[in-house]
Amino acid sequence: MTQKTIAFIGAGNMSASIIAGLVKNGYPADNIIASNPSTPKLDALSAQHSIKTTTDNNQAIEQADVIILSVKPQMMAGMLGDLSIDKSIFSHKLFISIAAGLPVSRLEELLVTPTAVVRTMPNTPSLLGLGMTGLYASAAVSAEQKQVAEEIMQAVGKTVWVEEESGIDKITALAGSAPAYFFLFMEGMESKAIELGFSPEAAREIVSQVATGSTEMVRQNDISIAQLRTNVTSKGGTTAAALNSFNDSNLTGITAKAMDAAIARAEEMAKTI
Ligand SMILES: NC(=O)C1=CN([C@@H]2O[C@H](COP(=O)(O)OP(=O)(O)OC[C@H]3O[C@@H](n4cnc5c(N)ncnc54)[C@H](O)[C@@H]3O)[C@@H](O)[C@H]2O)C=CC1
Ligand SMILES: O=C(O)[C@@H]1CCC=N1
Repeated sequence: MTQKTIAFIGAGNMSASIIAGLVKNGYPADNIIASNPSTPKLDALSAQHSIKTTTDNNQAIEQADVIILSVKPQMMAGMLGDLSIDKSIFSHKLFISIAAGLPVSRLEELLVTPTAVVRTMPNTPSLLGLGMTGLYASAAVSAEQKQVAEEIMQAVGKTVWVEEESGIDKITALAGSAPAYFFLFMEGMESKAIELGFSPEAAREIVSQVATGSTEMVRQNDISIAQLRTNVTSKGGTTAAALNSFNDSNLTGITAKAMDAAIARAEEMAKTI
């Protein structure tokens, strides 16, 4: 794998997840630098992973071959506008954006110099090496740069390239935002378990074990997810009663509607940032 120096601009949740995944996968900590305006997050990253840190984005970008733009989408224009380094050096570097809803064309405009930009959409399970990242490269990105971006994201999980940039918004709904859907469902089960009299610890443990077991059954079998569900569901039994209740509330429709809302929000953000 590439041993390029990677700078994370913005040391928040998603950067912390990718950094942890990279270091866990053996990426040299000396080749990772994180930049953030305040120090507590930097101190935690440096203590946990022995990476380099700075509060100066210019310094981080100057040192790096690959720059991962990890600030909130609404902060990107301000952050890039505040840079005081000579932007002509950007043409020798690879920029990877993880920002939701921010089109490559807007990033290119903000970077001023013609620059290779790969737009990606990772998710927080990257922390455990279980990430799922969508990638999109504009025409300006070389095959070698595509490989570098892919290798970095593959160090923290699985990757999928999308041909059209709109595919990134779809991956956002399907993977970037999706851990939160599962957490919401698990939270619902956890609170019901507590209401039923289980201790908070037991409720968490049970929900976690059921989720892990169910996920592993999907991963370790070629059986369709629908068939796995059917295998649990005895005719006239308890599961059927629960699933009928979900179906009465149109859970499948609710899920599709929620994913459409995520895509619509990404498209809306693209118009305003
Ligand atoms: N959290 C998630 O699950 C995912 C987030 N993303 C994207 O990742 C990006 C970051 O999101 P999070 O990590 O969740 O946000 P966050 O708020 O945890 O992290 C953003 C960090 O940027 C820092 N920051 C603000 N202004 C800055 C500046 N001028 N220079 C350098 N750093 C600055 C903040 O202090 C903060 O530490 C967003 O663009 C989001 O769309 C993408 C996929 C998943
Ligand atoms: O909620 C968001 O906008 C970001 C993008 C995907 C996950 N978090």
